[in-house]
Amino acid sequence: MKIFDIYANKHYQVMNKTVACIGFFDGVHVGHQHLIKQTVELAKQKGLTPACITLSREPLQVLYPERDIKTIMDIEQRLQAIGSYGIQQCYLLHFDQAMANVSAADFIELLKSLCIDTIVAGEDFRFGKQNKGDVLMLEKQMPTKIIPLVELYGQKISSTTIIEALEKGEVEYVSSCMNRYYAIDGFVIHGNKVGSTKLGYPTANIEYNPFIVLPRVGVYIGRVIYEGKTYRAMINIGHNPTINRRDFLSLEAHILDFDQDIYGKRLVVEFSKYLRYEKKFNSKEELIEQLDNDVQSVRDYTYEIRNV
Ligand SMILES: Cc1cc2nc3c(=O)[nH]c(=O)nc-3n(C[C@H](O)[C@H](O)[C@H](O)COP(=O)(O)O)c2cc1C
Ligand SMILES: Nc1ncnc2c1ncn2[C@@H]1O[C@H](COP(=O)(O)OP(=O)(O)OP(=O)(O)O)[C@@H](O)[C@H]1O
Repeated sequence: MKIFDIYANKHYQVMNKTVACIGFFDGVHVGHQHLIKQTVELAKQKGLTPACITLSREPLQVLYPERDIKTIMDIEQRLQAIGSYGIQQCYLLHFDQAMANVSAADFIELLKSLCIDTIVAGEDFRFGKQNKGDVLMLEKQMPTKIIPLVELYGQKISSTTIIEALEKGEVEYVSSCMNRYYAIDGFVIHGNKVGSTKLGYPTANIEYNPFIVLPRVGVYIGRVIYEGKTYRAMINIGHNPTINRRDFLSLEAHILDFDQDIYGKRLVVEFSKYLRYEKKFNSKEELIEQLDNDVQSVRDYTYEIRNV
Protein backbone atom coordinates (compact mmCIF):
# COMPACT_ATOMS: atom_id res chain seq x y z
CA MET A 1 0.00 0.00 0.00
CA LYS A 2 1.34 3.43 -1.01
CA ILE A 3 1.19 6.03 1.74
CA PHE A 4 0.88 9.80 1.16
CA ASP A 5 1.44 12.08 4.15
CA ILE A 6 -1.05 14.94 4.27
CA TYR A 7 -0.68 17.99 6.52
CA ALA A 8 -3.29 20.59 7.48
CA ASN A 9 -3.23 23.93 5.63
CA LYS A 10 -1.07 22.62 2.78
CA HIS A 11 -2.28 22.36 -0.79
CA TYR A 12 -2.17 19.11 -2.66
CA GLN A 13 -2.79 18.34 -6.30
CA VAL A 14 -3.39 14.65 -6.68
CA MET A 15 -3.94 13.24 -10.16
CA ASN A 16 -4.69 9.62 -9.38
CA LYS A 17 -8.49 9.14 -8.99
CA THR A 18 -9.60 6.90 -6.17
CA VAL A 19 -12.57 5.50 -4.33
CA ALA A 20 -11.64 6.13 -0.70
CA CYS A 21 -13.05 4.97 2.61
CA ILE A 22 -12.52 7.24 5.57
CA GLY A 23 -12.09 6.83 9.33
CA PHE A 24 -9.59 5.94 12.05
CA PHE A 25 -10.00 2.15 11.69
CA ASP A 26 -8.51 1.16 15.05
CA GLY A 27 -8.65 -2.64 15.28
CA VAL A 28 -9.79 -2.98 11.64
CA HIS A 29 -12.88 -4.76 12.96
CA VAL A 30 -15.62 -6.50 10.98
CA GLY A 31 -17.47 -3.17 10.45
CA HIS A 32 -14.30 -1.62 9.02
CA GLN A 33 -13.62 -4.76 6.96
CA HIS A 34 -17.13 -4.47 5.45
CA LEU A 35 -16.53 -0.81 4.60
CA ILE A 36 -13.16 -1.64 3.05
CA LYS A 37 -14.65 -4.48 0.96
CA GLN A 38 -17.36 -2.11 -0.36
CA THR A 39 -14.60 0.37 -1.27
CA VAL A 40 -12.51 -2.23 -3.08
CA GLU A 41 -15.60 -3.49 -4.95
CA LEU A 42 -16.72 -0.01 -6.05
CA ALA A 43 -13.19 0.93 -7.14
CA LYS A 44 -13.02 -2.25 -9.23
CA GLN A 45 -16.36 -1.45 -10.93
CA LYS A 46 -15.12 2.04 -11.76
CA GLY A 47 -11.60 0.98 -12.73
CA LEU A 48 -10.11 3.23 -10.02
CA THR A 49 -7.64 2.74 -7.18
CA PRO A 50 -9.13 1.62 -3.82
CA ALA A 51 -7.85 4.01 -1.14
CA CYS A 52 -8.34 5.01 2.46
CA ILE A 53 -8.08 8.28 4.33
CA THR A 54 -7.06 7.93 7.93
CA LEU A 55 -5.36 9.78 10.77
CA SER A 56 -1.77 9.31 11.87
CA ARG A 57 -2.73 9.49 15.57
CA GLU A 58 -5.76 8.95 17.79
CA PRO A 59 -7.16 12.50 18.20
CA LEU A 60 -7.75 12.13 21.94
CA GLN A 61 -4.07 11.20 22.48
CA VAL A 62 -3.09 14.49 20.83
CA LEU A 63 -5.77 16.70 22.36
CA TYR A 64 -5.54 15.26 25.90
CA PRO A 65 -1.97 14.00 26.35
CA GLU A 66 -2.50 13.86 30.12
CA ARG A 67 -5.19 11.18 29.74
CA ASP A 68 -4.07 7.60 29.38
CA ILE A 69 -5.72 6.93 26.00
CA LYS A 70 -4.83 3.57 24.51
CA THR A 71 -5.50 2.05 21.09
CA ILE A 72 -6.09 -1.49 19.84
CA MET A 73 -3.32 -1.24 17.24
CA ASP A 74 -0.26 0.88 16.65
CA ILE A 75 -0.03 2.68 13.32
CA GLU A 76 2.05 -0.02 11.60
CA GLN A 77 -0.44 -2.75 12.55
CA ARG A 78 -3.38 -0.55 11.50
CA LEU A 79 -1.96 0.30 8.07
CA GLN A 80 -0.80 -3.27 7.51
CA ALA A 81 -4.31 -4.59 8.32
CA ILE A 82 -6.04 -2.00 6.09
CA GLY A 83 -3.71 -2.96 3.22
CA SER A 84 -4.33 -6.67 3.79
CA TYR A 85 -8.03 -6.20 2.88
CA GLY A 86 -7.17 -4.76 -0.56
CA ILE A 87 -6.65 -1.00 -0.08
CA GLN A 88 -3.79 0.10 -2.36
CA GLN A 89 -3.31 3.74 -1.43
CA CYS A 90 -3.53 5.57 1.89
CA TYR A 91 -3.82 9.29 2.59
CA LEU A 92 -2.38 9.57 6.07
CA LEU A 93 -3.59 12.82 7.62
CA HIS A 94 -0.99 14.04 10.08
CA PHE A 95 -3.09 14.70 13.19
CA ASP A 96 -1.78 17.63 15.23
CA GLN A 97 -3.32 20.80 16.70
CA ALA A 98 -3.48 22.36 13.23
CA MET A 99 -5.44 19.39 11.84
CA ALA A 100 -7.69 19.38 14.95
CA ASN A 101 -8.57 23.02 14.17
CA VAL A 102 -9.62 22.40 10.56
CA SER A 103 -13.36 23.13 10.36
CA ALA A 104 -15.73 20.59 8.81
CA ALA A 105 -16.14 22.83 5.71
CA ASP A 106 -12.35 23.13 5.25
CA PHE A 107 -11.93 19.41 5.81
CA ILE A 108 -14.24 18.80 2.84
CA GLU A 109 -12.09 21.19 0.77
CA LEU A 110 -9.04 19.14 1.78
CA LEU A 111 -10.81 15.94 0.66
CA LYS A 112 -11.76 17.55 -2.66
CA SER A 113 -8.10 18.35 -3.36
CA LEU A 114 -7.25 14.63 -3.08
CA CYS A 115 -8.98 13.75 -6.37
CA ILE A 116 -11.48 11.35 -4.85
CA ASP A 117 -14.24 9.99 -7.10
CA THR A 118 -16.35 8.64 -4.24
CA ILE A 119 -15.95 8.71 -0.47
CA VAL A 120 -17.13 5.62 1.42
CA ALA A 121 -18.13 6.22 5.05
CA GLY A 122 -20.12 4.52 7.78
CA GLU A 123 -23.38 6.25 8.63
CA ASP A 124 -22.03 7.55 11.95
CA PHE A 125 -18.77 8.99 10.51
CA ARG A 126 -17.96 12.49 11.82
CA PHE A 127 -15.14 14.89 10.99
CA GLY A 128 -13.73 18.39 11.33
CA LYS A 129 -13.17 20.60 14.35
CA GLN A 130 -15.11 19.31 17.37
CA ASN A 131 -16.50 16.54 15.15
CA LYS A 132 -19.09 18.93 13.74
CA GLY A 133 -19.22 17.42 10.22
CA ASP A 134 -21.35 14.35 9.43
CA VAL A 135 -22.15 12.25 6.38
CA LEU A 136 -25.24 14.34 5.45
CA MET A 137 -22.99 17.38 5.14
CA LEU A 138 -20.39 15.38 3.24
CA GLU A 139 -22.79 13.93 0.66
CA LYS A 140 -24.04 17.42 -0.24
CA GLN A 141 -20.54 18.33 -1.39
CA MET A 142 -18.99 15.13 -2.71
CA PRO A 143 -20.20 11.80 -4.12
CA THR A 144 -20.50 9.71 -0.94
CA LYS A 145 -21.48 6.11 -0.41
CA ILE A 146 -22.92 5.69 3.08
CA ILE A 147 -22.61 2.23 4.61
CA PRO A 148 -25.10 0.96 7.23
CA LEU A 149 -23.42 -0.09 10.48
CA VAL A 150 -22.52 -3.72 11.07
CA GLU A 151 -23.82 -5.03 14.39
CA LEU A 152 -23.06 -8.01 16.61
CA TYR A 153 -25.61 -9.19 19.23
CA GLY A 154 -27.70 -6.09 18.45
CA GLN A 155 -24.85 -3.68 19.19
CA LYS A 156 -22.79 -1.65 16.72
CA ILE A 157 -19.28 -3.06 16.40
CA SER A 158 -16.87 -0.24 17.26
CA SER A 159 -13.31 0.32 18.39
CA THR A 160 -14.66 1.69 21.69
CA THR A 161 -16.67 -1.43 22.53
CA ILE A 162 -13.67 -3.61 21.61
CA ILE A 163 -11.42 -1.68 24.01
CA GLU A 164 -14.04 -1.98 26.79
CA ALA A 165 -14.30 -5.72 26.15
CA LEU A 166 -10.51 -6.16 26.27
CA GLU A 167 -10.41 -4.35 29.59
CA LYS A 168 -12.96 -6.88 30.90
CA GLY A 169 -11.01 -9.84 29.48
CA GLU A 170 -13.79 -10.65 26.98
CA VAL A 171 -11.37 -11.73 24.27
CA GLU A 172 -13.84 -14.14 22.65
CA TYR A 173 -16.26 -11.28 21.96
CA VAL A 174 -13.30 -9.31 20.58
CA SER A 175 -12.36 -12.19 18.23
CA SER A 176 -15.94 -12.19 16.90
CA CYS A 177 -15.76 -8.43 16.34
CA MET A 178 -12.42 -8.63 14.52
CA ASN A 179 -12.67 -12.05 12.84
CA ARG A 180 -9.13 -12.51 14.18
CA TYR A 181 -7.69 -13.14 17.61
CA TYR A 182 -6.62 -10.00 19.46
CA ALA A 183 -2.86 -9.81 18.97
CA ILE A 184 0.03 -7.96 20.56
CA ASP A 185 3.52 -8.06 19.13
CA GLY A 186 6.80 -7.29 20.80
CA PHE A 187 10.35 -8.36 21.49
CA VAL A 188 11.23 -11.09 23.98
CA ILE A 189 13.09 -9.63 26.96
CA HIS A 190 14.80 -11.24 29.94
CA GLY A 191 12.59 -12.07 32.95
CA ASN A 192 13.74 -13.40 36.31
CA LYS A 193 14.38 -16.92 34.92
CA VAL A 194 12.05 -18.29 37.64
CA GLY A 195 9.76 -19.92 35.09
CA SER A 196 12.48 -22.07 33.59
CA THR A 197 14.56 -22.78 36.69
CA LYS A 198 11.95 -23.16 39.48
CA LEU A 199 8.60 -23.89 37.84
CA GLY A 200 9.44 -26.04 34.82
CA TYR A 201 7.44 -23.59 32.68
CA PRO A 202 9.80 -21.27 30.80
CA THR A 203 8.10 -18.10 29.63
CA ALA A 204 8.80 -15.56 26.92
CA ASN A 205 8.47 -12.11 28.55
CA ILE A 206 7.23 -9.66 25.94
CA GLU A 207 8.10 -5.98 25.85
CA TYR A 208 4.84 -4.41 24.72
CA ASN A 209 3.99 -0.94 23.43
CA PRO A 210 2.59 1.00 26.45
CA PHE A 211 0.05 2.82 24.23
CA ILE A 212 -1.65 -0.44 23.28
CA VAL A 213 -4.58 -1.89 25.26
CA LEU A 214 -3.55 -4.84 27.43
CA PRO A 215 -6.41 -7.25 28.11
CA ARG A 216 -7.53 -7.57 31.75
CA VAL A 217 -5.04 -9.09 34.19
CA GLY A 218 -5.26 -12.88 34.20
CA VAL A 219 -4.39 -16.09 32.44
CA TYR A 220 -5.42 -16.75 28.83
CA ILE A 221 -5.40 -19.56 26.31
CA GLY A 222 -3.79 -18.25 23.14
CA ARG A 223 -1.20 -18.71 20.48
CA VAL A 224 2.23 -17.41 19.65
CA ILE A 225 3.37 -16.73 16.11
CA TYR A 226 7.12 -16.89 15.70
CA GLU A 227 8.98 -16.83 12.39
CA GLY A 228 5.76 -17.60 10.48
CA LYS A 229 4.83 -20.63 12.59
CA THR A 230 1.90 -20.75 15.02
CA TYR A 231 2.20 -22.46 18.42
CA ARG A 232 -0.28 -23.06 21.24
CA ALA A 233 0.46 -20.97 24.30
CA MET A 234 -0.73 -20.06 27.78
CA ILE A 235 -0.37 -16.40 28.56
CA ASN A 236 -0.21 -14.47 31.81
CA ILE A 237 -0.78 -10.75 32.22
CA GLY A 238 -0.07 -9.69 35.77
CA HIS A 239 2.28 -8.94 38.61
CA ASN A 240 3.46 -12.50 39.38
CA PRO A 241 2.37 -12.23 43.04
CA THR A 242 3.61 -15.68 44.15
CA ILE A 243 7.31 -15.38 43.25
CA ASN A 244 9.21 -12.11 42.70
CA ARG A 245 6.15 -9.83 42.57
CA ARG A 246 6.56 -7.03 40.01
CA ASP A 247 5.06 -3.56 40.27
CA PHE A 248 4.51 -3.26 36.52
CA LEU A 249 2.25 -5.50 34.44
CA SER A 250 4.18 -8.20 32.68
CA LEU A 251 3.03 -10.05 29.58
CA GLU A 252 4.49 -13.52 29.34
CA ALA A 253 3.72 -16.64 27.38
CA HIS A 254 4.62 -20.26 27.91
CA ILE A 255 4.76 -21.73 24.41
CA LEU A 256 3.78 -25.39 24.26
CA ASP A 257 6.04 -27.93 22.55
CA PHE A 258 8.67 -25.30 21.94
CA ASP A 259 12.33 -25.26 22.90
CA GLN A 260 14.27 -22.44 21.25
CA ASP A 261 16.26 -19.49 22.51
CA ILE A 262 14.18 -16.47 21.45
CA TYR A 263 15.61 -13.63 23.55
CA GLY A 264 15.60 -10.45 21.47
CA LYS A 265 13.33 -12.01 18.85
CA ARG A 266 10.02 -10.54 17.79
CA LEU A 267 6.83 -12.51 18.22
CA VAL A 268 3.08 -12.09 18.16
CA VAL A 269 0.86 -13.19 21.05
CA GLU A 270 -2.81 -13.93 20.31
CA PHE A 271 -5.56 -14.14 22.93
CA SER A 272 -8.24 -16.80 22.40
CA LYS A 273 -9.94 -17.33 25.77
CA TYR A 274 -9.79 -15.91 29.30
CA LEU A 275 -9.03 -18.81 31.63
CA ARG A 276 -8.74 -17.47 35.19
CA TYR A 277 -7.57 -14.61 37.36
CA GLU A 278 -3.95 -14.37 38.49
CA LYS A 279 -3.71 -15.73 42.02
CA LYS A 280 -1.18 -15.48 44.87
CA PHE A 281 -0.42 -19.09 45.79
CA ASN A 282 0.90 -20.19 49.19
CA SER A 283 3.76 -22.13 47.67
CA LYS A 284 5.69 -22.69 44.49
CA GLU A 285 4.24 -26.24 44.38
CA GLU A 286 0.64 -24.95 44.35
CA LEU A 287 1.48 -22.61 41.48
CA ILE A 288 3.05 -25.49 39.54
CA GLU A 289 -0.07 -27.63 40.13
CA GLN A 290 -2.22 -24.81 38.73
CA LEU A 291 0.09 -24.38 35.72
CA ASP A 292 -0.22 -28.16 35.06
CA ASN A 293 -4.03 -27.68 34.91
CA ASP A 294 -3.69 -24.59 32.70
CA VAL A 295 -1.50 -26.37 30.19
CA GLN A 296 -4.06 -29.18 30.00
CA SER A 297 -6.79 -26.58 29.33
CA VAL A 298 -4.73 -25.29 26.41
CA ARG A 299 -4.25 -28.80 25.02
CA ASP A 300 -8.02 -29.46 25.30
CA TYR A 301 -8.97 -26.16 23.64
CA THR A 302 -10.23 -26.07 20.05
CA TYR A 303 -9.00 -22.98 18.25
CA GLU A 304 -11.70 -21.68 15.97
CA ILE A 305 -9.75 -19.15 13.95
CA ARG A 306 -7.22 -20.89 11.75
CA ASN A 307 -5.78 -18.26 9.49
CA VAL A 308 -3.40 -15.70 10.88
C1 LIG B 1 0.13 -19.28 32.07
C2 LIG B 1 0.74 -18.65 33.28
C3 LIG B 1 -0.03 -18.50 34.41
C4 LIG B 1 0.51 -17.91 35.56
N1 LIG B 1 -0.27 -17.77 36.66
C5 LIG B 1 0.24 -17.20 37.77
C6 LIG B 1 -0.56 -17.03 38.94
O1 LIG B 1 -1.74 -17.33 38.99
N2 LIG B 1 0.04 -16.49 40.02
C7 LIG B 1 1.34 -16.09 40.03
O2 LIG B 1 1.81 -15.62 41.03
N3 LIG B 1 2.10 -16.19 38.93
C8 LIG B 1 1.58 -16.74 37.81
N4 LIG B 1 2.35 -16.88 36.69
C9 LIG B 1 3.64 -16.23 36.67
C10 LIG B 1 4.77 -17.12 37.08
O3 LIG B 1 4.93 -16.98 38.43
C11 LIG B 1 5.92 -16.57 36.29
O4 LIG B 1 5.89 -17.18 35.04
C12 LIG B 1 7.22 -16.80 36.94
O5 LIG B 1 7.29 -15.91 37.99
C13 LIG B 1 8.35 -16.70 35.94
O6 LIG B 1 8.75 -15.41 35.72
P1 LIG B 1 10.09 -15.13 34.89
O7 LIG B 1 9.76 -15.30 33.43
O8 LIG B 1 10.40 -13.70 35.21
O9 LIG B 1 11.10 -16.08 35.33
C14 LIG B 1 1.85 -17.45 35.53
C15 LIG B 1 2.61 -17.58 34.37
C16 LIG B 1 2.07 -18.18 33.25
C17 LIG B 1 2.88 -18.31 32.00
N1 LIG C 1 -19.82 -1.30 12.71
C1 LIG C 1 -19.54 -0.59 11.62
N2 LIG C 1 -20.11 -0.90 10.43
C2 LIG C 1 -19.85 -0.20 9.31
N3 LIG C 1 -19.02 0.86 9.29
C3 LIG C 1 -18.42 1.21 10.44
C4 LIG C 1 -18.64 0.51 11.67
N4 LIG C 1 -17.92 1.09 12.65
C5 LIG C 1 -17.28 2.11 12.06
N5 LIG C 1 -17.59 2.20 10.76
C6 LIG C 1 -17.10 3.17 9.79
O1 LIG C 1 -15.75 2.87 9.52
C7 LIG C 1 -15.01 4.09 9.40
C8 LIG C 1 -13.94 4.09 10.46
O2 LIG C 1 -14.57 4.01 11.72
P1 LIG C 1 -13.97 4.72 12.99
O3 LIG C 1 -12.68 4.09 13.31
O4 LIG C 1 -13.91 6.18 12.73
O5 LIG C 1 -15.11 4.41 14.06
P2 LIG C 1 -15.47 3.24 15.11
O6 LIG C 1 -14.94 1.89 14.74
O7 LIG C 1 -16.94 3.38 15.32
O8 LIG C 1 -14.65 3.69 16.38
P3 LIG C 1 -15.08 4.52 17.68
O9 LIG C 1 -15.64 3.53 18.63
O10 LIG C 1 -13.76 5.07 18.15
O11 LIG C 1 -16.05 5.57 17.24
C9 LIG C 1 -16.01 5.22 9.56
O12 LIG C 1 -16.44 5.64 8.27
C10 LIG C 1 -17.13 4.58 10.35
O13 LIG C 1 -18.39 5.21 10.18
